[in-house]
Amino acid sequence: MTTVIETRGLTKRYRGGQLAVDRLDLAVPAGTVFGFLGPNGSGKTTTIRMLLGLIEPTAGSATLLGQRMPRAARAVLPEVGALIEGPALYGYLSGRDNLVRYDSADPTADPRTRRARVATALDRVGLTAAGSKKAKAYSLGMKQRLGLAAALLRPRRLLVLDEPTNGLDPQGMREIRTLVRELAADGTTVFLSSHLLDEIEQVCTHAAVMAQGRLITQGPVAELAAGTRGRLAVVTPDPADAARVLKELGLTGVVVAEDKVSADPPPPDADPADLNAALVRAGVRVRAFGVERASLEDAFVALTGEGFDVAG
Ligand SMILES: Nc1ncnc2c1ncn2[C@@H]1O[C@H](COP(=O)(O)OP(=O)(O)OP(=O)(O)O)[C@@H](O)[C@H]1O
Repeated sequence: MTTVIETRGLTKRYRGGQLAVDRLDLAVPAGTVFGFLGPNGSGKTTTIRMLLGLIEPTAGSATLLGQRMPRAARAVLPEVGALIEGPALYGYLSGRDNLVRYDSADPTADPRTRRARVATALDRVGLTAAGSKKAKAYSLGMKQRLGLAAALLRPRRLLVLDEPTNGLDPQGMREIRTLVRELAADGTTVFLSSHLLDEIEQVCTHAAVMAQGRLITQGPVAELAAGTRGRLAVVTPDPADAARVLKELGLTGVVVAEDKVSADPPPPDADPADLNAALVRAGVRVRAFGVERASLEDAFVALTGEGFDVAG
């Protein structure tokens, strides 16, 4: 399997002294939708800037499509579509004319086929009907889609998207996610950063998890959570009693939601059968009892010992 992004010991310390990325070893296999997950401030944008050759690493190396960055930027970047920190658009131009501008800025783009390329890109992101509208009249979601269209004006082997759904409403988020899946189905490798765990679980085949500039884990999404115990869940007509007993048994994070009581994963030495027996002994009527499948969030908490929403 070839890797389209590879970093070794990649490190960035900003001038003020902030260590934003700390000895990162990342390997993104070709053909994946690769989620780059981490709370705000964990170093995702800094990493992406180094990958694209926009800033120099303090130490370590980054290769993109097999070539060293930033040295190979001129050769490699034409094959990489990027959307970082919202697209730069001319508000007074229509969406279509914004794309014409982008296309004209590409010296390798044939002007004779420009109109057709722009039309195809607009169509790809579902903006054909809104193509003549001024960009300043676009919603945030439409602006993101126009940015994606710009990244798709020529065939790309890799798309790098920094928080593509940030600030979008649920409908806008769904549209971008659907688009990402379609692009991946066409064979483009997509590397997308996000601070949303469920987004990564929904669209990504693989993920790397960052916290405070360091890589916590990476691999297929299905495997990341596999080594982690899930939450304990009890369905009962006596939820208040069940919650009390679970707390007395030393379980943490006890949450009651109607007839379901859940708790943080029990410690490895606690046999779920004993917990169930203790509930029944205390007179709690148990309808269902089990350990749920671990989510990526459970894995993150287990790996870092922290909640996911920590700021770096
Ligand atoms: N230009 C800069 N100069 C100094 N420090 C910076 C600079 N850019 C980012 N940082 C710091 O580096 C750390 C990592 O920031 P970065 O933007 O890479 O994280 P992130 O994971 O992309 O977060 P977010 O999702 O909030 O963008 C943060 O502590 C941030 O304050």
